[in-house]
Amino acid sequence: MLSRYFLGIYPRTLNVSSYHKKIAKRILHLEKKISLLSSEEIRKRFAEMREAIQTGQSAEKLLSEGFALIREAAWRTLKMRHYEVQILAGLCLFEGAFAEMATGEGKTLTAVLPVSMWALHGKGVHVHTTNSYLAERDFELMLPVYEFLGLSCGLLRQKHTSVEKKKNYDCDITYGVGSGYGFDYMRDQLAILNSAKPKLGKTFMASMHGYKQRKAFKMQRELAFALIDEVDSVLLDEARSPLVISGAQGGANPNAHIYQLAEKTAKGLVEEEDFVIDKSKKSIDILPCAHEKMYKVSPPKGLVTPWSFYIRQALSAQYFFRKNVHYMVDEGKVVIVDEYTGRRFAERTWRDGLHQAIEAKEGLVITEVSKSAARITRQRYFSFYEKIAGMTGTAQGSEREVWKFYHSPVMKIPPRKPMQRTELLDRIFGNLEAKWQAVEHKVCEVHEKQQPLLIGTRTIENSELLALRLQKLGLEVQVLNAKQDAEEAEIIADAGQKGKITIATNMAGRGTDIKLGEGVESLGGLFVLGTERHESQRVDRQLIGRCGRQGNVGTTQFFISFADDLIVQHLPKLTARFSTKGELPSHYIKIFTRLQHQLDAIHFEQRKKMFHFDTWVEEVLQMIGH
Ligand SMILES: Nc1ncnc2c1ncn2[C@@H]1O[C@H](COP(=O)(O)OP(=O)(O)OP(=O)(O)O)[C@@H](O)[C@H]1O
Repeated sequence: MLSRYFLGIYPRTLNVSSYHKKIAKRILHLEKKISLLSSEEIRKRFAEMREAIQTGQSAEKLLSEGFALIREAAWRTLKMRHYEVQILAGLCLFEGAFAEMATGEGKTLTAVLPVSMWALHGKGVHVHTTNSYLAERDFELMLPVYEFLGLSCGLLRQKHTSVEKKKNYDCDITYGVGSGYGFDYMRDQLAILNSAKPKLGKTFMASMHGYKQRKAFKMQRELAFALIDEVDSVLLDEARSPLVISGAQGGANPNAHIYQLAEKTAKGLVEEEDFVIDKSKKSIDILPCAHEKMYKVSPPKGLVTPWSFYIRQALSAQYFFRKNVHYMVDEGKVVIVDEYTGRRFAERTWRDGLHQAIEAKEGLVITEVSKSAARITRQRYFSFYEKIAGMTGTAQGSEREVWKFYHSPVMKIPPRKPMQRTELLDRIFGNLEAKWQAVEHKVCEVHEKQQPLLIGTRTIENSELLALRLQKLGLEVQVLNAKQDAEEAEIIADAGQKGKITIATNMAGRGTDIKLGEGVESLGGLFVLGTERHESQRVDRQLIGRCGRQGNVGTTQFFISFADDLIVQHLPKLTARFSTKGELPSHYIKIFTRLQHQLDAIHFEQRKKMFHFDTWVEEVLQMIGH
């Protein structure tokens, strides 16, 4: 099977093999025998397996029995027994494949199978999730199974000290946010580097002696196994930017006045007359005729960075970065909002003075520019693991990339029950007002029969705008965006109840399990209404995947317009052309899908370049002996 890959032939997605099906049947068959064992006997047998694997027996040989024991443990603790398709997915994951399981098929429970089996090696297993809400939820849900089997399991929290983190890393299994593992890896590397620094005032030999005795404090052990949930988000969407650790930062910036002056000067410049902008490339060209206006203000003397650079950043802050879209202001600070997940990017800042330019635009205290102390791409970080596997509902179209960077095949896992979701054709409008009016109309129509609605918006701004419009119509709505992240669990728990209207940014995308309330199934299940298409089709599919889970009924429909950000940014001519039009025929959707494909290809190129650059830097450092 894999030889096809080596020959350079990339099949779209592989189906599970008859070999996998045979083992799955054997595991199902073992249920009868294992259900007769007492809990103590199960634990004992699992401990014997641990001993056997750690003394050299191959885990593959114990796979069927191991999976059957884990399955029984899940049943006794959670009253959930892995279905056959979940066992198949577990087998693929155990081998290090990427499993594509439709949204709602139960990836959280499936993960327990390969994770527990890997944990028997005693080297530590890292479970990567896309955000802290899911890390905590999955950890709490699955902890009883691990405890039942005698495995230790820890959760990494952002506020943990390095000692607390180490304790969790020393567990058999560790749950945490994907990027957190990469940051901790870099922190460990910095600690090793710092401990190797000769101390001032000592002779070189004396300080090296000190170094030998002073072993660096490392949080992580050797990287062994990683299971990545929502693998396409981590390895594809987020992988476009490297993980960067900033040096000491946080104080007030002594050069604040420069950013404030640049902001004021930039405001005096006129688009097309003094500068031209390219929204799709996010670039700004300052024209020579702007020179006089730029220097009229007499910029501060002795600047290391050219004055025009500050002006360009101030213009970028004004034209490309919008409050409640790209960032929000919280307690006097600019907080970046992740466009893929709709969540806060805590502790992260934009580089090269852009963050300060945005602070100046918002009239906030200007913070110090952070200097990067360490940097790594996700692709490189994952290459340090002995084995990685991943799960997602939306890997389609990325098989080639997954193979290129991670040498893992994508395996398609069939759904347990036939899909019962109805996906209605998109409704397309020329301008925003026409779109919002149609959305209001549809919401009223669906709400009238008490069917619960989940309305997806791309930005915080739009979630608030729509909430206001619906409230004016006398409808009660609940909003979930980065501003309400503390109440997330309650909002989601409520969203599937009769008559509920929930407006959410991408936060209610990946991983969110909306349980249907009583009587909702007969009303048609959850109605998911999208109000914009995202740059990546995979993000759209994640929103769609909030309904029609586990064979439930559900309906989805998108209401989009030529004035949506996606088109304004990349095809602005079309925005102008259709601005006076109301509803358009549905075949116009081709324009949107073609654009999404093109953007996917561009993003792939960006990731490839970044990966090659990273590899090149590493090679140079090795050559010069670092
Ligand atoms: N074997 C099982 N028995 C009973 N219920 C199950 C089983 N597996 C999963 N479920 C239920 O199915 C629902 C969906 O599970 P889960 O949220 O893990 O799906 P998912 O595949 O991760 O979805 P998404 O792709 O949206 O992240 C949950 O309510 C879960 O409790």
